[in-house]
Amino acid sequence: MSTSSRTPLDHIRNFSIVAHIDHGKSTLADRLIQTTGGLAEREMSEQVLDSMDIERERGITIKAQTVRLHYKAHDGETYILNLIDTPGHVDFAYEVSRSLSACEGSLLVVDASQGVEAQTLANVYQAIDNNHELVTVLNKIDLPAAEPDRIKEQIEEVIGIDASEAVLISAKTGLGIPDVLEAIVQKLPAPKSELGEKGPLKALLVDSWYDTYLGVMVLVRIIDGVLTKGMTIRMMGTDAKYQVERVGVLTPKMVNVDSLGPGEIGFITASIKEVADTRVGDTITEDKRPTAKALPGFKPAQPVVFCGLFPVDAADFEDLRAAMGKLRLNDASFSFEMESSAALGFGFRCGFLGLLHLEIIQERLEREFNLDLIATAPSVVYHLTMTDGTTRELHNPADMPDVVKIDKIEEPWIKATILTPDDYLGGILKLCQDRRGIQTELTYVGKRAMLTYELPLNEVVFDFYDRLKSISKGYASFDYHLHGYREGNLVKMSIMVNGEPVDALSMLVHRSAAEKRGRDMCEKLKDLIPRHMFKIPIQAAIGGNVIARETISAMRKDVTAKCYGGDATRKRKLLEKQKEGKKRMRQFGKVDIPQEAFIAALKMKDD
Ligand SMILES: Nc1nc2c(ncn2[C@@H]2O[C@H](COP(=O)(O)OP(=O)(O)OP(=O)(O)O)[C@@H](O)[C@H]2O)c(=O)[nH]1
Repeated sequence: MSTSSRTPLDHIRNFSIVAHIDHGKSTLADRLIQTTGGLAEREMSEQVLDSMDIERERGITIKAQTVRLHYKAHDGETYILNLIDTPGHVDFAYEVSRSLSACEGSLLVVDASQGVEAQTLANVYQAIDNNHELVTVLNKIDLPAAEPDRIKEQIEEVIGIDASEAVLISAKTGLGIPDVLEAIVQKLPAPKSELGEKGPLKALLVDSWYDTYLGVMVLVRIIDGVLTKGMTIRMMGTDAKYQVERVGVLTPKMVNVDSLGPGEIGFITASIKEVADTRVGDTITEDKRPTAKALPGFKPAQPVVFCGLFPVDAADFEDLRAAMGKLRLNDASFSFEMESSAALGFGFRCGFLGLLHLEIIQERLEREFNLDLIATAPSVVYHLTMTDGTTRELHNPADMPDVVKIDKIEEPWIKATILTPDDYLGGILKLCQDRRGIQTELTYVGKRAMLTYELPLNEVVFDFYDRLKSISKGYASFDYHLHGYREGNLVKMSIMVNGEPVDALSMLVHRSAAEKRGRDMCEKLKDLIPRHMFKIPIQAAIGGNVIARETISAMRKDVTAKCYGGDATRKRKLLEKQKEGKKRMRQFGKVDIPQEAFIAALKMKDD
């Protein structure tokens, strides 16, 4: 495709799709690609979808959803529609906001049988913050449970936007898709460029990913000027220079072009070694004729949650390192560094953008790389002010300095939005209250309650989300964003098994909750750790003070033969291990603790 005659700005529309999970964003995107591709070149559509399937198998669908579509509108003109995909989850809020700032409008997709959910709200407000015009789309109207009129009212009431002209569609059957395309052209604004093609290059780094064949690919949105092949560019945030090797667009197949001009979205490659060298939100300019001012709002992604990941089998350490390196190739926001733990041996301290991010990485390591892992309690990043006035960040409770040297500890707080059917409100209020939450709002959306709470992230990282889902039988939806740091009365609680501290179980807790948490933990460990040939005391302590204690009594001789894990029968244990494969056990001093004990011990009780 040639770009020698540049598409005028008023024939371009850049948009994203905002929706709650499962409301049909991917299905709609596929339909838009299929409909427009199919119209232009019939036989190409199959290939397009095929190439996407391969990408899907490789697990890079996210990137493939950023596409350039050609659409012939009712006015007879052909428009370029650039669909920019946004990550669907709150953990990636900053990436979402950058993607949104690369476009002028959004399709707000709401499931016509479900209505507005917590993520709908969070995402739509972000779009509004980015000055987006919105086209409201009610999806799944093929479902008997669809109530488009009621949902329209709900959207007007809850979000406060006009939904009278909402487009009714079924992404599944294809119904209404042409109306969506027409609405994009009619209702969403064209991009603007102050300095136009002649200005110095100013482009937004929207996203980057690693392609096996092409290396690091960078998705850009041109604001001013022209980005051409062979040009030497500069990343203003990192001050790194690169020569552009390839310029292209995704249709969703990669198509090379000579250049990209104002308002356009495309990708470049430039011998960039790692995704980590590219920062989402950075400004790209031409090295020899730079733009006067970088785009506002650039900030590198900051890990919010940390946890230690250790191989169950110490021999897997190098494999774990290699696997993490591979994942990081495509995910610059995941960080890891080597850590050694007295109890768990060698492993890595890892940083994540949030809980879901942590779960995704952990699951991928276990599933795709076939690793057995022990994860320590997730910890948030605390800000410590020392008595000498210096400040430092604490990522690992095990590294907590001596309390007499600490002046104050600050912890991150979040602002959470929860939408729930009325029936479960009581249970959810109690959950939030138990987790030190401060209620800021309670309103009704039809029969559903909308709650906003301020909560310490420390209380959410354990199993808040699981608890919320179980209390509401899966009906409540939840969304959050970071809301700053506040001082807290926090103490480090250590757990000792048979007199040995188990560093992987130490945690910072609020003083008011310490005793209960300590007691729960000891009780749980008592049930989870198998009996040994001797008595095992389990203690929770703050500093030198034991705040809770349980004892596992010694096992009686006659049952030894049936029991797993007695230390007197090492040889047999080894044989068993070989026979049954890797048992997830860890030895602490003389005591074996099964891995399930770690996970289970970290889940809290709320009753
Ligand atoms: N009946 C019906 N089902 C639909 C329609 N659109 C999507 N679905 C189904 O709804 C489910 C979720 O659709 P997706 O497109 O994966 O939703 P999404 O919002 O992209 O979800 P994530 O990718 O998980 O964020 C899938 O099982 C789809 O087949 C529709 O118009 N009608």
